[in-house]
Amino acid sequence: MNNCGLYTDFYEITMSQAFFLSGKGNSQVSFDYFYRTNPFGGGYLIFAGLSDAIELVKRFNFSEEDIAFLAEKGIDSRFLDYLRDFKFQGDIYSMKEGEIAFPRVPIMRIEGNIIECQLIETLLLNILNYESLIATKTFRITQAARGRNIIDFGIRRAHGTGAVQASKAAIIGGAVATSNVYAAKRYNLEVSGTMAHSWVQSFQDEYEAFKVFSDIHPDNCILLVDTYNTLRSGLPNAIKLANELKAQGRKIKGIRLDSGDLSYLSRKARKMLDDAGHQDIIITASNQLNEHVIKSLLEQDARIDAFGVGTEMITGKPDSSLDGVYKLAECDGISRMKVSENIEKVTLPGAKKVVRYYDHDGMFYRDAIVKRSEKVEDIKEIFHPSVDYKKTTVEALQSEELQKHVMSKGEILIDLPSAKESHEYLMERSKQLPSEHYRFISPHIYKVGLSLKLKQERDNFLNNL
Ligand SMILES: Nc1ncnc2c1ncn2[C@@H]1O[C@H](COP(=O)(O)OP(=O)(O)OP(=O)(O)O)[C@@H](O)[C@H]1O
Ligand SMILES: O=P(O)(O)OC[C@H]1O[C@H](OP(=O)(O)OP(=O)(O)O)[C@H](O)[C@@H]1O
Ligand SMILES: O=C(O)c1cccnc1
Repeated sequence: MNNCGLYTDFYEITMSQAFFLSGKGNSQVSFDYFYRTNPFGGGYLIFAGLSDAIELVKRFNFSEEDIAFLAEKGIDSRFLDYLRDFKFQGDIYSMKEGEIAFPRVPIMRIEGNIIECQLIETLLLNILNYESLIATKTFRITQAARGRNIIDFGIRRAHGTGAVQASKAAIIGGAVATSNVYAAKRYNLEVSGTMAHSWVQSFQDEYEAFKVFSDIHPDNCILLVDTYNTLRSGLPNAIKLANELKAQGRKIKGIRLDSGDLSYLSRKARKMLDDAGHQDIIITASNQLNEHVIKSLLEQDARIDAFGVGTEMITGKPDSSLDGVYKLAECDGISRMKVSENIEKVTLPGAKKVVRYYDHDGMFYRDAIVKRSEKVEDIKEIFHPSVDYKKTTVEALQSEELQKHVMSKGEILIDLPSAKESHEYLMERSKQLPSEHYRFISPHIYKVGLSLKLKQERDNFLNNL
């Protein structure tokens, strides 16, 4: 997408036209991007999508064809003249890609005039919600795999070309390679591939299929052993070939199990390979895997070295979407709130920033949402968002502001991280999140507080409604 101005909801354009024609277009605003519910019943979110989103914001403009299309849809010619030269010239403050984030804590703050900030809403939500969901799912899968490699097999089951960003997000979350060649080239990711049943089926004889493949791919030969019968045919044929290759000083890299009881079959396969002197041949497995199946397999002492994961990881099953939202917090210096019957949906007023406090061991202790104008050193206590008497002293703790200035007046201020760099950052951060937050069942809830000033401002606002 070169000019991606049309990659938006139509209401962003109709609202922006109305801001422009009603003379509100120069209002200066602050928006927050945050989410409300941890996906997968987990205890956190892995934030991903920053690099892609920032690049697309830079390209958020309109070609003559786009302008003509909008003219056909009834957009006023005076606003079209404005859009012709449109370029986002605001500021963005964001958590780093790979950061571990929590519900209701603003991940990103977007500031500028109301038209430019409104126009990019849909684009940001589209990219950030999707990549964060898939990075989080992948990270959960890697946690279950306890250090064994996860390979992304998802492109065929992904939601259309969303697979491009999803495969990248999977690498941020911890997959070591992807089968998605397009994403691998575009984002410089490790690419990986074994063989399908069609290869084996295309030969009269399974052994012959294995042999021809190993001759053509001597360094990267992972044999799919379940086309006919894993233990009675696939494994014996793989071992026969491995024995012959060994005599020539060559070897196969591994086998892949793709059906049946993966725990039982992997243990049997390991024994057969080991007994034949092939301790170095790895066992990989696939077939509708997810974090729960992988956890269970390892609890059953499955002897699997690497997992290929497709459908469940690339679609973020069973959640399908992250509920990330983009909410106006301030307009022309005046704080704004969205009030709702549902307390979860009441937003916090005014331009804000986020402070993370660390305990004496350097572990995450609390996040605080504070007013943008506050000095962190002046904050002594933070307050529970809804229970008045609950507060915590943070005065003596190490702290860090999490939203970094990534875009100034439309110019990118940082080197956009690669997927690998964001993954490395995630690895560092994951050591600082106490282990109870990783539980799949009833994970510990990470505590988030408000500064006194922010809490008072919100309470005054609500009391004066
Ligand atoms: N030992 C195991 N413990 C828990 N889950 C397993 C175990 N072995 C396999 N699974 C999972 O059980 C499910 C089996 O699905 P299914 O019955 O469709 O597979 P299959 O019949 O073996 O293979 P296919 O239909 O592809 O030939 C998959 O999600 C697989 O990952
Ligand atoms: O199971 P997933 O996690 O989605 O991983 C991708 C699946 O894609 C391939 O199968 P294929 O497309 O040939 O289908 P099948 O094995 O389900 O018949 C591969 O053998 C995996 O089983
Ligand atoms: O490389 C593989 O084995 C692979 C890739 C995509 C889907 N299933 C398997």
